[in-house]
Amino acid sequence: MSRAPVDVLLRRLDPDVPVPAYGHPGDAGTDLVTTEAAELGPGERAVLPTGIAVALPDGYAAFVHPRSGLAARCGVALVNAPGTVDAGYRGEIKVIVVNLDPRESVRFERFDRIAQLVVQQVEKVRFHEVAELPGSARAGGGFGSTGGHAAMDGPAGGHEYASVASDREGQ
Ligand SMILES: O=c1ccn([C@H]2C[C@H](O)[C@@H](COP(=O)(O)OP(=O)(O)OP(=O)(O)O)O2)c(=O)[nH]1
Ligand SMILES: [Mg+2]
Repeated sequence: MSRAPVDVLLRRLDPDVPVPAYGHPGDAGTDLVTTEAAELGPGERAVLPTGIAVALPDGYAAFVHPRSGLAARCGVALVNAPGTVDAGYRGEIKVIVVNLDPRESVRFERFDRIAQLVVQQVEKVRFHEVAELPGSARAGGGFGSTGGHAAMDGPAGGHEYASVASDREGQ
């Protein structure tokens, strides 16, 4: 059984901007549009306005995620993915897009969908400083400790480019 939706107050800063809505039942994110047209050359970035502001309930945050279609088709990413919208933030939600395509420009028209907003519950923590942390199976292992990429193993790996080969070999 699905839980009841969480009520979020929303202000439209542009009278014509659509209220974000889920595309399908079960979707995690609601699409965000840009209210300004923009053209980004290869490697260029821009902070685009979405025309909406929200008041999230305490204990929640919203995360600005990329759209996979834009990423796959045009090489558009979010510089700070995922962007974090704090519960206390009342300003306009903005999206920091970057065109990662090395050759092609990308153009956004007003009301093009540029990102998606995922609202989640977030925990508040209290930090307790200690001299030693409890042990664990992973301990300090990370950054490829379970089977690194050839490029991370240095010249002895035989490649000067990033490769996923050594991960594949482990399968
Ligand atoms: O993609 C994003 C990320 C952030 N924000 C807004 C909401 C968020 O609550 C506020 C601050 O974001 P963040 O804490 O990531 O930025 P900061 O550089 O640490 O700014 P600040 O010093 O204001 O916290 O900016 C957006 O509109 N879009
Ligand atoms: Mg901050």
